[in-house]
Amino acid sequence: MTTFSANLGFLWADLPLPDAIRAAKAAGFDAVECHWPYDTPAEHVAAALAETGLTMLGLNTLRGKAGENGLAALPDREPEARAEIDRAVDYARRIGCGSVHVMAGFAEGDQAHQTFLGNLDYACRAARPHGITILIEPLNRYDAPGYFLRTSDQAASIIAAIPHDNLALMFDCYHLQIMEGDLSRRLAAHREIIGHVQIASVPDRGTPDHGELDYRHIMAVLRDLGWERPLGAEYKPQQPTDQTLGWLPVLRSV
Ligand SMILES: O=C(O)C(=O)[C@@H](O)CO
Ligand SMILES: [Mg+2]
Repeated sequence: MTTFSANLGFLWADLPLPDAIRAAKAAGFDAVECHWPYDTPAEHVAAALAETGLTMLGLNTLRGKAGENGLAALPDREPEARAEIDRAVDYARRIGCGSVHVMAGFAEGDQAHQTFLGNLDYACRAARPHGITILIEPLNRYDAPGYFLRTSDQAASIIAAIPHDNLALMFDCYHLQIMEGDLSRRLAAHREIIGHVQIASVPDRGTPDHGELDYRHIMAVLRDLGWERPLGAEYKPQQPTDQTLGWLPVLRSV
């Protein structure tokens, strides 16, 4: 049976994070993940996770100044990028969270590529003692124009260049359908380096039961590939989240 993680960056985003965790539990999710939890003391999050029995699967590094979308590929910003990596790994460690998405930022060119490699090497070393995986995620050109990481092949070549086994691809079906399509073959081609899968409808980033992607098919592909971890529901609810969950029992029963 496919299981699902509620992305609390979008779902129940109006609630304090501990209450969002409780809401996800009450709605029947199997796990949670978030974007930027740092305004909430880690012990409050850890307590809500312990109370509900849910695991926080992932969180992001902070994006930087207003208008920025991560720092890790920005030349000459290594001290800040690495401080954010340290902050994220420490927070993840304190709440028992297994992965940290290191956000690349708006950049291009070889210097950005080299900077990203250096910062990812640093992140993998910082995360390893805590059993934490570092994730990198291609984002689509419409939501994040100018973002350094755009395709699954680019992510794969970066992962291949880093000599650590705790670096993986966040395969967000929403972004990669927009950028590349051909998702069944993309999932198979990159199966070995995928660390997490996220879902939402395309193109409107709504509930995963409509739009140009049929997630019943994607779920069958993932099952055939031996994928058994929760899929991250990272969609933007157009109504209060509790009123948008009709898709959950439907996809769960597939
Ligand atoms: O936008 C997404 O997709 C994410 O997963 C975020 O964590 C990064 O913006
Ligand atoms: Mg995503």
